Amino acid sequence: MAKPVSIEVWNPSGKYRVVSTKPMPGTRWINLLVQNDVRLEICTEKKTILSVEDIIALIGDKCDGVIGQLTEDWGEQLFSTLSKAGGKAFSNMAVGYNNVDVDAANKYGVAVGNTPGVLTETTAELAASLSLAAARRIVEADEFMRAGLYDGWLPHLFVGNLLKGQTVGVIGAGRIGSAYARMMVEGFKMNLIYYDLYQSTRLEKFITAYATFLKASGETPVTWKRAATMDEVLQEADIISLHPVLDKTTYHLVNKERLAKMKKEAILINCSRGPVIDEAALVEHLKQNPMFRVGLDVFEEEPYMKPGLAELKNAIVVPHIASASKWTREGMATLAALNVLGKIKGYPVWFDANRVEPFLNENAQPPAASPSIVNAKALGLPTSKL
Ligand SMILES: NC(=O)C1=CN([C@@H]2O[C@H](COP(=O)(O)OP(=O)(O)OC[C@H]3O[C@@H](n4cnc5c(N)ncnc54)[C@H](O)[C@@H]3O)[C@@H](O)[C@H]2O)C=CC1
Ligand SMILES: O=C(O)C(=O)CO
Repeated sequence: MAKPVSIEVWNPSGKYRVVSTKPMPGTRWINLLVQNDVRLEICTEKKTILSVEDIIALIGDKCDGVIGQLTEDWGEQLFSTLSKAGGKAFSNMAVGYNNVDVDAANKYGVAVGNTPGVLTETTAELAASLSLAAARRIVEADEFMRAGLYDGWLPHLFVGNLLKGQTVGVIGAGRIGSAYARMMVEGFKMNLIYYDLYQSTRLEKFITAYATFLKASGETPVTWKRAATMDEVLQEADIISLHPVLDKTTYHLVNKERLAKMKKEAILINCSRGPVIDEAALVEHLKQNPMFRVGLDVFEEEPYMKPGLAELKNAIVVPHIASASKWTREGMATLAALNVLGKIKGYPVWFDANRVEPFLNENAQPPAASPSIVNAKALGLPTSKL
C-alpha cells in the first residue's frame, strides 16, 4: 500500500486500538466502539481489495482487534501479525468465512467473528429476484426495450417459465436456503425438494402447514421432499438455488457431470460462493443449452468472470450484492464491531448465534457479549448465560 496510508481516526485517545479495513455503512458501529474507549482507525484507501501486506501495515505494532472483509486473505501471516501486536479478535463483516484460516487463528488465540442472521432475508430475496428475473427473462427484455427493438406485442415475445406448480430445489437448507425455500413455496406455490447434511424440520413443518391451509381453501397443496442425494435435486427441480457454506466438501459441487443431470430448461441460482460451481464448465453448458439459465451473484475468481460468461444471454450476473440492503449492511457492521469489542472487553460469547436480534435493536444497549465467534469452542471461550 502506498504510504502514507489513508486513515480516518475516531476517538484518538481511546484505550483500545481497533482497525477496520474498510469504511462500513451506518454510524451505530462507530458509536458503540467509541463509547467503549476504542480508538477506531478506518482505512479509507481507494484500492478495493487490500493485500496481506496492506493489512500488515494497518495492524502496525499495537492493535487489539480488526474488522475485515471477505475479500481479504486471513491466514497464518495476518493472525501471527495481529497476535504480535497484542490483538485477540478479528471479525469478518460477512457470515461466510471461507477467506479465514480458523486453524491459524486458533494457533494464535485469536477469536474469529462472523455476522449470521442479519443477512438471511436480504440474501434470500436476491436469490428470489434472480430466480424471477431468469424465469421471466427480465434482463434480456430490458436490453431489448432500451435498444429500441420493441415494435409491438407478439405471442412469442420473451416467453418464459411459470413458477406455480413447478419444483424449486435448494442445496444447503440452512438459514438462507430455508428462507429462500419459504419465499418460493409460499410466494409462488412451488413444490420443494432440498438437500442438506441435516434435516430442516422447521422448513418441513412450515410447508406442511401451508399445504394444509391450501387444501382447506380448495387449492392444490404444495409438497416437500428431503432428497437423499444432491443428484435427486438436480434431476427433479426446475429451479435450483445453491446456499451451502464453501468448504472442501462443496468446492465445485456443481460440475460438468452434475450440470448434465439437470433439466435442459432448468434455472440455476448461486448466491453462496463462486467456487461452489465449476464456472468454466457452466459457461460450456450455457453455450450448449440455450434454454438453460443462470442467475449468479458470486464468481469463482472475483471480481473476474470466466471467459465467455459475459456474452451469454442466458446468464444474469450481478456483483456479489445479495446482502446489500441498508438495514442488513448496517447490521453486519454492528455485529462485526460487537464481535471484536466483546472479546476485547472480556465478555462471553452469545448463547445462540442464530438469534442476534438483541444486538441489532437501535433503541437498546447491546448485550455484554460477542454475537458470533466461530472458534469459541476451540478457544474455550465462555458462553453468555443471558
Ligand atoms: N452472496 C452473498 O452476498 C452472500 C453469501 N452468503 C453465503 O451463504 C452461505 C450460507 O449462509 P447461511 O445460510 O447463513 O449459513 P448456514 O450455516 O445457516 O447454512 C449453510 C447450510 O449448508 C449446509 N451444508 C454444508 N455442507 C453441505 C454440503 N456438502 N451439501 C449440502 N449442504 C451443505 C449446512 O448443513 C447448512 O445447513 C454463507 O456461508 C456464505 O458463503 C451469505 C450471505 C450473503
Ligand atoms: O456474508 C457473506 O458471506 C457475504 O457474502 C456478504 O454478505
